[in-house]
This record gives sequence, structure tokens and C-alpha cells, in this order.
Amino acid sequence: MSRPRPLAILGGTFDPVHHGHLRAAWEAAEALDAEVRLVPARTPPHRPPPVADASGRVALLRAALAGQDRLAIDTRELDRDGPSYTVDTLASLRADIGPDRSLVLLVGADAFAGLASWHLWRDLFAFAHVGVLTRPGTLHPPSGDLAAFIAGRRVERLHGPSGQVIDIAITPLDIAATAIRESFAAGGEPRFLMPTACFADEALLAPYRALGR
Ligand SMILES: Nc1ncnc2c1ncn2[C@@H]1O[C@H](COP(=O)(O)OP(=O)(O)OP(=O)(O)O)[C@@H](O)[C@H]1O
Ligand SMILES: O=C(O)c1ccc[n+]([C@@H]2O[C@H](COP(=O)([O-])O)[C@@H](O)[C@H]2O)c1
Repeated sequence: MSRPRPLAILGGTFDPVHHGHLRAAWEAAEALDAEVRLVPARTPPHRPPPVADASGRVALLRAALAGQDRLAIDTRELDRDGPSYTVDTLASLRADIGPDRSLVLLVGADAFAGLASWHLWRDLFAFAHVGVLTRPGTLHPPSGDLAAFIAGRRVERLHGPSGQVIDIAITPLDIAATAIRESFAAGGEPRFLMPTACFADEALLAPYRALGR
């Protein structure tokens, strides 16, 4: 029997989704030959509450992903109360897919540098590999406990179900949701930083446009 493709997830606040997220997820799917799911956080643990509620952020994600089937949405974090800890998401995914399939947590290099502040961060590696998406502007390599923990785990090709770290070089797109929210707040129109389909339903953009009022 052929080995199942790896399952990779890109968690995020997606407030709102933009081409930086989508292109990174797409290139990771190609680089790892993986099924990739975008996992919107209901209550992101390490930041102020999002501008748009979870259902609005998911609706924009659905609009963004329409017309292709390589990237999917996994809404399991919306079903949990409390902070959307990634370790809980990985445990739940691991229970779904069984012990043998490769599971990869995709994180931008900026997020990876702060991984040691995440809830039960060492346990992430018991459930999954970590795929680090290189991102412009991130110059600092991991340090301290994280650097010590991942020493010896870095690989060029993933083996087994979990526990390794791989760099995934992606086309640098210096797009951030913060800048998109700032554009809306200034009365701008951040077209072409996010998919055109996201502009089709004004109701979905209302929370962002309201930033400018
Ligand atoms: N332009 C990008 N290129 C590569 N990875 C990205 C990019 N933007 C976001 N990511 C990664 O996608 C994940 C989810 O990001 P998130 O939803 O926080 O978007 P963001 O644009 O960084 O948002 P914000 O500006 O609100 O912090 C994180 O791992 C982040 O590092
Ligand atoms: O589990 C944690 O402690 C944790 C801490 C910070 C961030 N995360 C996850 O990392 C992803 C990106 O977070 P953010 O805030 O950059 O959108 C998102 O899925 C968050 O739930 C997870």
C-alpha cells in the first residue's frame, strides 16, 4: 500500500487572510507533496482579540480558497472554548490520522522564533514535525531553549510522523494582515494584497472598514 501524503497545517488568525498566507501554504504543499489545511484560530492565544469574529474570518477564507482544491479549511479550533492552543489542535489531528502519518505544523519564521513561549511547546514535536516558512524581515535565528531543543532535529527531508524541523523556502511576499488592517483604517483599499474574491461581499469587509470610522 502506498504511504499517505503528509498532512500539513497552517494555523493563523487570518484577520484577514492574504496572499502571503495563501502562497506560503501553496508552496509548502508543493515542497512537501502534502495535503494542506488552513486552521483559523477562534481565540488566538498571544495577541489582542481579532477585528473580525471567527465566522467572518472563515467566510473570507472560504472566498479566498474557492476554485481550487489543494488547500482546505479545518475549522476544529472554532469548536473549542478558551485559547486556541496549537498543541490541542495537533493532538486532535493526530487522533484523527493515527500514529504513522506525517503531520507538519507550518509556521512563519517570525512565529517560529517565538515558539518557546507557546503552551506546552515541547509537546508540539511529539505530535508533528515543524515546517518553518522563510519570511522577509525575520533575521533572528531561534535562540535559548528553542535553539537547544531543535539542535539535532533539523533535516532536509522529513522522515517519520513527527519530531523534526525543516526549513521551507517560499517566495518572499512581505504582506501582513496588520498592514491590511491599517490600510482599511486609513480608508484605503488593500486590493491585490488579498484575493479579489474577498472584495465580493461588503458585509465580510465591514469590520475592517469600520476601523476607519
Ligand atoms: N507574508 C507571509 N509569508 C509567510 N508566512 C506568513 C506571511 N504572513 C503570515 N504568515 C504566517 O502565517 C501564519 C498566520 O499568520 P497570521 O494570521 O498571524 O498573519 P499575519 O499577516 O502575520 O497577521 P498580523 O499582521 O495580524 O500579525 C503565521 O505562521 C505567520 O508567520
Ligand atoms: O499554542 C500556543 O500557545 C500558540 C501561541 C501563539 C500562536 N499560536 C498559533 O500560531 C498561529 C499563528 O498565530 P498568530 O497569532 O500569528 O495568528 C495560530 O494558529 C495560533 O493559534 C499558538
